[in-house]
Amino acid sequence: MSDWTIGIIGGSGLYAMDALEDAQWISVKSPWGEPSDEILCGTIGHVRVRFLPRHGRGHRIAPSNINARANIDALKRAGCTDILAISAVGSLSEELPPGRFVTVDQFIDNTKGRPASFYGDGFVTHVSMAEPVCPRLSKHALKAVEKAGGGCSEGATYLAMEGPQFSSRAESKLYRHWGAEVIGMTGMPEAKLAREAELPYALLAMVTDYDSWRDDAESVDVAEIVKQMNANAAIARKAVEIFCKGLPKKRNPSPIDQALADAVITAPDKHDKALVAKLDAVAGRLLGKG
Ligand SMILES: CSC[C@H]1O[C@H](OP(=O)(O)O)[C@H](O)[C@@H]1O
Ligand SMILES: Nc1ncnc2[nH]cnc12
Repeated sequence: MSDWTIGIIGGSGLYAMDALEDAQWISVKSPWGEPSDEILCGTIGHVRVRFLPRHGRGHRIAPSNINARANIDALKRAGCTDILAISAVGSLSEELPPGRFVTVDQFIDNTKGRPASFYGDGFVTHVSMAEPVCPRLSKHALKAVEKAGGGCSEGATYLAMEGPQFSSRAESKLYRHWGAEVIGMTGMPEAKLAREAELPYALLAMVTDYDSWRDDAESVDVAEIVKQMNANAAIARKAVEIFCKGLPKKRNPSPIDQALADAVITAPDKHDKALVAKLDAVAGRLLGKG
């Protein structure tokens, strides 16, 4: 085995992974509540893999109710060094037609009221989100999609909306004006929480529809999305396999492994002990528990 442990967060249409060897669903307890499901633990080539379906098997959990804190904490407890997340997205750009993949490199967080941080009173922490994804993982994911036979564009701004309803035509057009290129309901706060847990994170987006900004076209619906998701799922699965098998044996450190360095501002004598106890995994390196 190499020293990579890759967490795969499966989005809509991706609820299990056949490519894992010696695979076993394992329950991981988190002080942040219930993760979306058990974690499928196994290996692909020389890489340990921990697969978590974001909506749970059978797509039980609505986007607003995904416990992203528990999911990221559980993946960290399961030993993950890095996370590759997969998401179905609507396109806000003519250049990103349904069927295309794209690596997300920026986010606009328009979600409302989701718990978006592990930290707070008694352990106030401010990490940088200027560059929200890991470029090393993103580049590797793009190449893996191409090797799997898919078309993949490099870099898109992802608008995270609350949902569960799709956007109105006016909202869809507004998000385009904001510079967003794809839209989904789950990328945030997931990406923020991965950064707070010092986990390099990349988001591979699968374009399923054109959202609702094109005046002369039908508006988006779930049937269209599911059809496109099913058409893309095989490439996404193959890409994950190629992604893992193509990683170098040695994992060089990433600056994101130390994202919490200088991020905690609360004086040590003012730490909230109950909160610190819950941070044993996500801030384990900083707290000397890693
Ligand atoms: C099934 S359509 C809307 C649904 O699909 C996306 O999920 P995910 O990001 O987990 O692939 C979107 O964010 C919505 O949750
Ligand atoms: N158009 C869309 N809006 C929000 N989430 C989506 N997921 C897939 N397509 C979407």
